Amino acid sequence: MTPILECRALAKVYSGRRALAGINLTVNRGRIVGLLGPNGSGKTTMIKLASGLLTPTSGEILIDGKRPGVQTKRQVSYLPERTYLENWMTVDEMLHFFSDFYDNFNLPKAAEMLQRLGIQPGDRLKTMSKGTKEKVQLILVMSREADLYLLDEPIGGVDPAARDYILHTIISNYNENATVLISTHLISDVEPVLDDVIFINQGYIALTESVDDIREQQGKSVDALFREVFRC
Ligand SMILES: Nc1ncnc2c1ncn2[C@@H]1O[C@H](COP(=O)(O)OP(=O)(O)OP(=O)(O)O)[C@@H](O)[C@H]1O
Repeated sequence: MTPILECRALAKVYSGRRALAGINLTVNRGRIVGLLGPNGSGKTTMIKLASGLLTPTSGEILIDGKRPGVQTKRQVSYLPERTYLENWMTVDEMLHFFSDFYDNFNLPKAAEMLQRLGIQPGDRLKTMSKGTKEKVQLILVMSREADLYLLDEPIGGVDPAARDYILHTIISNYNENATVLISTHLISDVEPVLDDVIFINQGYIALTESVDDIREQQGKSVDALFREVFRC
């Protein structure tokens, strides 16, 4: 089966600064994958390339065997690092915006998850706390029936008690053939839901491994391994 995401000698250079240095990578279907690396290692760049917001300087990135474009936009659901939703919008308006924009948006599922978190249809984005805004956006993005979810720092502002709920209920509550790629610095929080990890450093892939193999073969948590590999 064609992998959901593949990078072949993928490089990205921003006006002389190399962000990705010709990486080769395969991400399979049905996995929750942590994209982990220090600041400036190339995580956001890779996610933007996969979502089609950026184009490679050389090499290629393929979604289900295709270059990012009109066809793959339907298959990919992307949560950017910074919001693109308008502050004046209410929850109800955002739900209808997504529903109009994406034919694979599951409105009843999104409405139910929002209700369970006590977020009301009339609440406006601008009156919400940072963590609540993140919850709303994550629910919207995860409520599309996509093949690949790209989540760039999805829970940085969410309090620790809500993080577990979000990880287990929202992120794990998706179509089991879909893949979720999560970029985060909150490694110990996300570790329980991850199947695989990709360590990235200065534009190079430092490691790709399943979480089970790291635990069994190295006898460590992903968080401990990350601290060891990237110690300053
Ligand atoms: N628009 C840009 N113009 C120039 N350089 C950029 C641009 N965006 C990113 N970079 C550089 O590319 C490199 C990779 O950045 P990127 O944002 O992909 O890293 P990251 O791993 O997501 O970092 P963080 O964990 O801090 O969010 C960094 O050196 C960064 O300074």
